[in-house]
Amino acid sequence: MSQTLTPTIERRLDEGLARLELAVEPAQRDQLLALLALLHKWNRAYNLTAVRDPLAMVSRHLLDSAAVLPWVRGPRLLDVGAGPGLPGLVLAILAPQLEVSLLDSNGKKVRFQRQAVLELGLTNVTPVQARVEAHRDAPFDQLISRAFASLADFVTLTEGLLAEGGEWLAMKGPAADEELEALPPGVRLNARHELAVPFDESQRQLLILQRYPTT
Ligand SMILES: C[S@@+](CC[C@H](N)C(=O)[O-])C[C@H]1O[C@@H](n2cnc3c(N)ncnc32)[C@H](O)[C@@H]1O
Repeated sequence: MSQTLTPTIERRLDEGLARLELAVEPAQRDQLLALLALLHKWNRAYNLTAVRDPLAMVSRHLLDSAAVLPWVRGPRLLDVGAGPGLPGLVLAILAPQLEVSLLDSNGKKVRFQRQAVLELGLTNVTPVQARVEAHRDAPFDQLISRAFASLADFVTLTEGLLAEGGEWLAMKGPAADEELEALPPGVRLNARHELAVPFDESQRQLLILQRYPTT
């Protein structure tokens, strides 16, 4: 077991998952802890995230990502601008039935994603190094992003990657109203969910966007 993982960190993860009412198997808990240890280890050299303290990573990364699980149905999910695999890796661990692609243009981040997939033994994750505007793939049922771009850019850059009837899931802070006003025609807000992220005081929300017919 990694030196990163103290009993305090493990307790915080357990309590956080319980507060989110997520039933997690011991093997999935081990994978979440292994991801945390790997993030902490690689962060020193690769600068993957500004959050340096592993205890803070539990809420800011693991629990924040896990909080959107009730709205993730996949089965094909693309995490756009996934960085070190957030939220995509956490969702892939918690919902093994998902087929998750992690997209990022940054080589170091995708190298980390590949290492995490290998070390955690994940068979439902595909890391991809590409700029989203150049990426072509079969359509995805859901596209998710956290801290990637404005809503308008997220939607415009990924329009061709979303299946008919699919959804954009945007994880945002409290101030998204102006961004919603700038949505392109033919796309609307379908649902907004406040996210109660354990041990995190900041306001978080999930915005679910869909296409609608304009004629
Ligand atoms: C602020 S980070 C967020 C990472 C992760 N989603 C998180 O919440 O920790 C934004 C990521 O988007 C990636 N990115 C920015 N523009 C991109 C583009 N056009 N195509 C693919 N990835 C892009 C960056 O390399 C970076 O890793």
